[in-house]
Amino acid sequence: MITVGLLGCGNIGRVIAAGQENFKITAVYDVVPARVEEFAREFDAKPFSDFTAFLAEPTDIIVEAASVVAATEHAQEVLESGKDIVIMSVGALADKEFRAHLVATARDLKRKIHIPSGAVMGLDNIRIGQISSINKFVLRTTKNPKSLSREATERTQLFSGKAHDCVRQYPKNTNVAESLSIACGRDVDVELWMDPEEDRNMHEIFFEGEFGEAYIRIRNLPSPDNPATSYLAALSILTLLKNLDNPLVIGA
Ligand SMILES: NC(=O)C1=CN([C@@H]2O[C@H](COP(=O)(O)OP(=O)(O)OC[C@H]3O[C@@H](n4cnc5c(N)ncnc54)[C@H](OP(=O)(O)O)[C@@H]3O)[C@@H](O)[C@H]2O)C=CC1
Ligand SMILES: O=C([O-])CC(=O)C(=O)O
Repeated sequence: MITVGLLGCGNIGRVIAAGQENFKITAVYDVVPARVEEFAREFDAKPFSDFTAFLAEPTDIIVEAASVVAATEHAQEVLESGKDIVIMSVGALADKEFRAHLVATARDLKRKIHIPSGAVMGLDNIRIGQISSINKFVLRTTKNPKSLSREATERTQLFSGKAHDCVRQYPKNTNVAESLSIACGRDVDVELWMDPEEDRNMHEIFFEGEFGEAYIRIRNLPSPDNPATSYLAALSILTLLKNLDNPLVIGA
């Protein structure tokens, strides 16, 4: 049985906990002490309000499902403690120096940094961007204003530019932009729209290169507990955890 330390007892944390089978969340940590206690009681885990004590608890892997700030603050010490990490708040890796340092630490200590597919599809073969030429890569994300904690009466563009700037400005909504950038090996172009007529979290990917061209459109249902986060993102990390001990590895 794989033992998991969960950093972040929110929406995604709850979906993971409800789906435990071949892994067990044994330790939990969050900035909100009451949330940790309640979560620990409900899912039979040990609650922690101190991160150092949480990390010292024997677990095989730490799953970050909290925030870009949490991933930035804690990923390095998780690896240095000798544990693998799953990073959901991928926006933390938009800082290239930070990412390079993290990857170097993982390589030195023979540890893994897992990045779930999250709220998009296609990360597997988008990795061909690392070995063959790409002429165009655009992510167009459209969400209901509520998912962005805003109000609007008409379709409005909030951002146009590079992924690393977008996720810096919208860290709760555009982690996928950084995942796509890491997968294809370049800082992708991003458009972020809010649309009061759209009730889904929609991600459209336009990808052209030596291989040909692709258009992927994902129309995600928002999570009931957090409309900023697509339910697919929670299912994705749960699938990753269920496959950690599977010798059959599928995808590029
Ligand atoms: N990679 C991807 O494709 C996707 C990534 N995400 C990201 O996944 C993460 C989790 O999402 P979700 O579960 O919906 O978010 P929630 O806000 O529902 O849950 C996150 C929990 O972590 C807590 N938290 C925040 N910062 C810290 C910190 N520094 N230390 C400890 N606990 C902290 C939050 O507390 P509080 O409420 O006080 O902030 C909250 O309890 C988010 O960063 C989200 O943006 C989401 C969708 C797709
Ligand atoms: O869940 C989504 O649709 C995307 C998201 O919030 C993110 O990438 O941070």
